[in-house]
Amino acid sequence: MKRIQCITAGESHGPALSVIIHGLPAGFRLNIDEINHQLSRRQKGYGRGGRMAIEKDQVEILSGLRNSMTLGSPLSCIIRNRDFENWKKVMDPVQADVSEKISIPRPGHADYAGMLKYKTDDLRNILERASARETAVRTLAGAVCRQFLENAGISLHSVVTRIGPAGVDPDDLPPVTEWNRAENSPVRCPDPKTEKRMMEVIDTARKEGDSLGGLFRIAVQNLPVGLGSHTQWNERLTSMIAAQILGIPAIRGIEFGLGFKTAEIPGSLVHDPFEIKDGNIIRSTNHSGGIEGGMSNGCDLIFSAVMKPIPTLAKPLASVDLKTGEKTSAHKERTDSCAVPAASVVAENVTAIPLLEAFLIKFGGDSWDETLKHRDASQ
Ligand SMILES: Cc1cc2nc3c(=O)[nH]c(=O)nc-3n(C[C@H](O)[C@H](O)[C@H](O)COP(=O)(O)O)c2cc1C
Ligand SMILES: C=C(O[C@@H]1CC(C(=O)O)=C[C@@H](OP(=O)(O)O)[C@H]1O)C(=O)O
Repeated sequence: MKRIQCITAGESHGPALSVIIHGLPAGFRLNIDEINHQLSRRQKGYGRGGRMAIEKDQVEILSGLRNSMTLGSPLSCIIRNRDFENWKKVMDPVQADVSEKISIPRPGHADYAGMLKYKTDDLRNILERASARETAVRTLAGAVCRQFLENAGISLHSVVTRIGPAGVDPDDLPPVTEWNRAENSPVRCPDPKTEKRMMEVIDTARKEGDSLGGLFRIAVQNLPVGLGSHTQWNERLTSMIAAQILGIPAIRGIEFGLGFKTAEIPGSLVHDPFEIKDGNIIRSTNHSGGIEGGMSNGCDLIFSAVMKPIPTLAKPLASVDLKTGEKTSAHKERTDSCAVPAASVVAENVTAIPLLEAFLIKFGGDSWDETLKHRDASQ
């Protein structure tokens, strides 16, 4: 069974981030500008800190591509960290100055557990890789997989539905076909009133040295029926997608369709009845979010995820210096106050990785033409 393997590497302030994607079909023309467009969407968003003004993420492809066509061999790519120039002294992979150690863990970050687990007295050794900077190359991998899906007529969309106390009820969201309104919104919210409120609550949090999390919603349209499988737990489309989404730092939960609300409502109001219209079987509702039994069922794939507030606080929480054992305030570096809009773009793109994988598992093929022929033959 063909699977897509995707492995990333890179420290946040090291020379570069890298990703290897293996399992892509041969003979597909990749659009490099389109990859860079997705990388630039991820860098935007109200509430980000100073780092995004330094970086201008651009993909460099090292292998797996010839004259823009995929070869079927591993696609390896890098994104250089412009900020490395400012951190070379402490982050050079061969000759860094490691004399100044950081020993005060930030509650909510990887610092404390990472230091104990990897037996280091310098939490820079943990925070550099725990940083969500990694999501730049995972977005890159998603942007590559997404191009195959779009070529097959499948489209991916995202909107932010809540930031801290400011939220829009999912029932009040415009239809997915109108979600592109959110592209012009600094918080990626399609509702102007909620957008204004979201920006206000981010401003307040920032002023108070605090941070905010929130919710975003992803929609995928035009998926063929039968991606994923009920026959094995890790082939369920739900589990394949959840693994990618929960792999985004600070994401604490995912719900498909009506999600956690289904706990409160009887089955008669949860499940989507079948109907016949003009000879076709249709659903009048899509509470399942487009997946039943771990398989896409022909409705839009809809899910939401929750992001916790950013752990590094300008007004730091209480912590303990692990070197001296004394009470103090958590380590503080430049930080975002809210990154929910960025996380929604990451999620939108990385969703393409398991979806392309499920597409290739179902239709097979070593070249993209062959995959599409198999798809057409199965319809
Ligand atoms: C796009 C994005 C940007 C983030 N920016 C920051 C940041 O500036 N400061 C910070 O402390 N955490 C930031 N985070 C969250 C941390 O990376 C994350 O909370 C940390 O790695 C601990 O992992 P966990 O929250 O999954 O437990 C960001 C997350 C995402 C997705
Ligand atoms: C670099 C990115 O996000 C970073 C994620 C992050 C963290 O701790 O997760 C901390 C911040 O890094 P820095 O200390 O360099 O400002 C964010 O800017 C990015 O999204 O590309």
